Amino acid sequence: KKYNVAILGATGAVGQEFLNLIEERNFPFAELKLLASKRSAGKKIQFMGKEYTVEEATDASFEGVDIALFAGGAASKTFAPAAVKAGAVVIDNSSAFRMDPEVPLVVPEVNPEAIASHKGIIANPNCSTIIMVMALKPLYDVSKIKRIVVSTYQAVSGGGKEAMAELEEQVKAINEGREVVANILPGASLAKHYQIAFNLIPQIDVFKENLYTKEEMKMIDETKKIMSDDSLRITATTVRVPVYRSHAESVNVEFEDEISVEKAREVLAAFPGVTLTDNPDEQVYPMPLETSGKDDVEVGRIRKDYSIDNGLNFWVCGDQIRKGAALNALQIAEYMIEHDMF
Ligand SMILES: O=C(O)C/C=C/c1cccc(C(=O)O)c1C(=O)O
Repeated sequence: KKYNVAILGATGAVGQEFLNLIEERNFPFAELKLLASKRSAGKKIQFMGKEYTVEEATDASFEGVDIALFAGGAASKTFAPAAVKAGAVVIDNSSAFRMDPEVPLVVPEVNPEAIASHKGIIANPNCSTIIMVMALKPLYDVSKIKRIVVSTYQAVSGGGKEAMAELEEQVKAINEGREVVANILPGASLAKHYQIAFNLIPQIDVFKENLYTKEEMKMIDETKKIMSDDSLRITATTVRVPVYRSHAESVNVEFEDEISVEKAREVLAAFPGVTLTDNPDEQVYPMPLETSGKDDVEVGRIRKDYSIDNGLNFWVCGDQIRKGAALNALQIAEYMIEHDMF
């Protein structure tokens, strides 16, 4: 069976990755509609030997669509109701519906059982959350997690194509002795912008009343929902780093019972979508340059946290645009096809 697919936000980094993955994974599509804002409408995209014209998204765009892949951003809230009304299943990469109790928040390797309760919309978690829970799930299945402390090192790709271009331009300007300009990071709509080249910016998205950023609160709130455990104690610090495409995260976990490093390595290596990259004797550990463009998240630097009972530290890297966004969303659609849920 083939499915009529629409991609909303087809011209951005995540939209482009949807197209790469649909081709690479031979996703069974019949019709393909590329939708974007008025600004991008009319753009021609060559895909699998055919030329597609990007259309401006309207409520009517979703007639006859079976699967609507939303790349993210504000358009999701605008068009999700019309897409659902038209009978499409919306897999949304934005945060618009993630915490809605009626909307499953899904990483297919972690909580696929949540998909069945959807009422037309399935939410794709925040990229940093996806990458972290891919490592947490196999460990949680061995011993219940009590507390998580995570610090992230997030690629500029999370800020979109413009942020990637800004890093590239800043490095060139520095090498050529020109003025360094910052207009995008830590966020285009924020009042102040800072150089990211050779720098670290401890702000991703806006600050909330509790002095955490929205990105940090997403990791905290979304992880509890995905793991179905509101008793989880989590704190997060999310930082923008001068890396192009992969996020990296330092994770400290306190379990109810002790898990040995050997046991942790065993269950992580066996978990689908995770590659164990952990051999200190050979200086082997995950690095963003290595995980970019790959499907799996990579876990390493696994070691006991001797400062608490039943603690482990580990390091996880994953491609933010791939498993952090487009791949996870497409895998949700693939799971639904495999389990005849359309
Ligand atoms: O900046 C990053 O590394 C991740 C950014 C995610 C993001 C950026 C803009 C809007 C959203 C949003 O949909 O809220 C999101 C998200 O949480 O997926």
